[in-house]
Amino acid sequence: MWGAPVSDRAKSIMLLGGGELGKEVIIEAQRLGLRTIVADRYEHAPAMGVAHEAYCLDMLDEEALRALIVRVSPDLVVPEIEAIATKVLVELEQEGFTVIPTAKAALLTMDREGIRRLAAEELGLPTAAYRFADGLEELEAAVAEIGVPCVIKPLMSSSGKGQSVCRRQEEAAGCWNLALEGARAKKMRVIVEAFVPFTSEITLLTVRSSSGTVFCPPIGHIQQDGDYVESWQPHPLSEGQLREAQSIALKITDALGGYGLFGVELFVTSEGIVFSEVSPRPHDTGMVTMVSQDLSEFALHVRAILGFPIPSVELLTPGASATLKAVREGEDFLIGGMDEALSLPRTQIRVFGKPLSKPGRRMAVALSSADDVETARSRAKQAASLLKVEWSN
Ligand SMILES: Nc1ncnc2c1ncn2[C@@H]1O[C@H](COP(=O)(O)OP(=O)(O)OP(=O)(O)O)[C@@H](O)[C@H]1O
Ligand SMILES: NCC(=O)N[C@@H]1O[C@H](COP(=O)([O-])[O-])[C@@H](O)[C@H]1O
Ligand SMILES: [Mg+2]
Repeated sequence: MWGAPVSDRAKSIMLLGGGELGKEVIIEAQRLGLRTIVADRYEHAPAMGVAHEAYCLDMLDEEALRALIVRVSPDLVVPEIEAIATKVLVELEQEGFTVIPTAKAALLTMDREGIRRLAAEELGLPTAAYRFADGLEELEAAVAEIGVPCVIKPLMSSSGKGQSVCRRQEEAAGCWNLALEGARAKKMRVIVEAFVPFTSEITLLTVRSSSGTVFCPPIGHIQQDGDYVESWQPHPLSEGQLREAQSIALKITDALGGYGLFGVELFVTSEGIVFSEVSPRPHDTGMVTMVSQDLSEFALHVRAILGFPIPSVELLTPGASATLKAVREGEDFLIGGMDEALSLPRTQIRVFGKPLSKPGRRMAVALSSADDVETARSRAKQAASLLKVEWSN
């Protein structure tokens, strides 16, 4: 039970991070009459445009983050990105704040080391072989131990930033420099992972709610340079593969705890399912659920974190998503090609409304459905290819 969004009896959620995923979370929260607050590192972040209140701050600044959360005092603190001063969230949780799904989940998934050690060393889940390195010398030793090809990633980064594949021992120095450029944190430590020869990769959206855990049908996806470009649902798996995937997802999400939706990233290999990582929040590849499911991943997240039951999730139709990325930096761009893209059947577009384009930055997504996944994929890809970030000069 709660009152009007601006009343004293309102229920409020505060998102830490206000990108394209947060924007949809806010819209779903608005639909249930919540008071919505967004914080992010820059002004006019997508979710800010649809929220009641917005704040701009460096979310890695412990003091600033603590002061803001205490001042706003929301009913639910909902991390939307990894790069947050999670130590503050742990303290605030102890002081009585509710952090979604839990402060521990935010802390462990903030850097790749926390979640990897939990998954591989505590839970015994299958993962790629890995090492950590704090400098170039350690990195070279780690690459020699793991062997090539291997994947090198800053501990704190997302959407593939700073990530590279090292194919020869001599490439290690170049990979270190790339990681330095892409890392969001000042402290630099990387993970070196053996390259997993997967046949496909999936996201298993897993929802923990007051009525238990439910799984969405698997989402298949394709990544380029560590960032997703295309996703589709359902992705076909054998009964055995699905059981294995769900068992891994259940173990990791039970260990993180709390209510909410998780994106469990898994590699499908000829030897079995391999755990990659998990987001304790909606996942970029899950944007497809806006057209394919009765409840999108955003609706599911909001419903779960409010403590409501989720007895089932229904796939209404096969669906697909494909992204539009910018190639240039600047504010003076136009998103074009919408007429053409929207001429395709069963196709929608979400333009995120980011105020600044940057090379590789995701600016919009095309969503299509069809009677089969292949048709949905080709429609979404075609729609995305018709969209353009245009410049007048
Ligand atoms: N060990 C690996 N072997 C093979 N491919 C890998 C490996 N690690 C990462 N990749 C590829 O790079 C992609 C991105 O990796 P990862 O999910 O770890 O990065 P990320 O920056 O956290 O991305 P996001 O934030 O989008 O989830 C994976 O989806 C996969 O395609
Ligand atoms: N893979 C994680 C992911 O997709 N996160 C989404 O991207 C935003 C950051 O985008 P930006 O870097 O363009 O500001 C985040 O706020 C979140 O919505
Ligand atoms: Mg990932």
